[in-house]
Parts: sequence; structure tokens; C-alpha cells
Amino acid sequence: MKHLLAPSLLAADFSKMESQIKIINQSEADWLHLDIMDGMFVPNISFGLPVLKSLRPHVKKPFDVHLMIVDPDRYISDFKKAGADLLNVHYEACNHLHRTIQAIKNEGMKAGVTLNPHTPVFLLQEIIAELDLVLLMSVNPGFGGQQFIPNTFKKISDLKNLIAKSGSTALIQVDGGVDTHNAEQLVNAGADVLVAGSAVFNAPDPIEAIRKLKNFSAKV
Ligand SMILES: O=C(CO)[C@H](O)[C@H](O)COP(=O)(O)O
Ligand SMILES: [Co+2]
Repeated sequence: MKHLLAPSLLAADFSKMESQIKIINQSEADWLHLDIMDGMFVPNISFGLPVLKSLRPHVKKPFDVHLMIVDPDRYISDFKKAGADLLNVHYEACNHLHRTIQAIKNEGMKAGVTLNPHTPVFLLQEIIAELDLVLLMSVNPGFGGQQFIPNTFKKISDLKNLIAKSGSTALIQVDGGVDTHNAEQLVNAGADVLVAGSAVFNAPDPIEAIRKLKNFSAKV
């Protein structure tokens, strides 16, 4: 499968939302990645349900929602109503992860689990078969524009092995510090979906940046 690209709206210019949405719609982006931060799970506050709801009719790509909030179970049906297609919850934010994943699927969304850089992949052993996607954070969550953590390559390899052993169909997504320097290497290591915020929206030509992040082929 050719890898997918999900630009992260976090790095967009919020004062020019119409032109930023045009970029997403006219580009080769596959999904739009939306980072929801509550100032509790992560030390930052981003945007929430009303923003997703107002963007939804204007964006032609699926909404890949990355919830960085405590106790995400409280908002699963609200994110469905706001237009989420895929809901990612953090392993570290869920006391009853299996129940949370079932609730996401019962709402008709794809279910993803996100791991912080310090959280080992083997902790997903008993849930991997239920997942549509695993998001590996390659920076500590909370902010865009941070430096990629190289240990992510080892985690991609661990996750590939876990997925193969379990027969799971989960996609491997990588988020944080992804740019044109490491994208090809990440896909060759096994990443199926790349998230890129600064590398897209801070580029002089975001549509061209998206093209560059899409147009290479995995060598594995
Ligand atoms: O989840 C995130 C931060 O918590 C963002 O998706 C991520 O940081 C993307 O931004 P960049 O590509 O600039 O690193
Ligand atoms: Co994210």
C-alpha cells in the first residue's frame, strides 16, 4: 500500500482558514489531522468540537482526530457528531481502553490508539487485533514544530512485528517532527500514515510540500 499523508491543521494560519482548507482540498493530502488538546493531558490548549463542526462541510478529506485529552470516553459521540472519521485516543489517557475502543467503533468510526514516546509497543498486545490504527508519537505531545525522536524507528519495527504476529490490520501512523528529510526513511521502516504540521504549513508552497511528502515509494 502506498503511504498516506495527513497534514496537521495545528500548524496552519488560523486567521486564514479558508485558504488553508483550500490547500488541503486541492493537494494530494489523504486525511486532515486534527489535534485536540485540553490543557490537562498535555500542557497546551488547541481547538475543539465547534471548530471541527464548522470545518466539516468544507473539507473534502477524512478527519483524523488525535485526542490529547483526559478521559476521552466523555466525548466520543460528540466527536462523531462533529465529523470525525477516525478517533485516536492516547493509551496513557484511558483506564478502560478496550471499552473505549468498542465505544468508538459502535459510533461507526475507525479506532486508533496513540502511544507517547516513553510508552512501549508491547502494552498493545491484548488490544492490537481490535485496532484500525496505532499512532506512534515521535515527539512529546502538546506542541507542533518539535524535533523528531529517533527511537521511533525501533518502535515502528516493534509494532510491525506485533501486528504481523497478531494478524491485525492496524495501520502504523507517525506524528511529530516529520519532514522531507525523514519521511522516506519512515515509510521504508514501515510507517503507513505520516502526519506533518510545520513541514506542510510553514513551507513556502504547502501544496508542493505535500507533493514531496507523498511522492516516493516504500522500498519494502
Ligand atoms: O500531535 C501533535 C502535537 O502533539 C501534532 O500532530 C504534531 O506535533 C505535528 O506537528 P509537527 O509536524 O510540526 O511536529
Ligand atoms: Co497529532
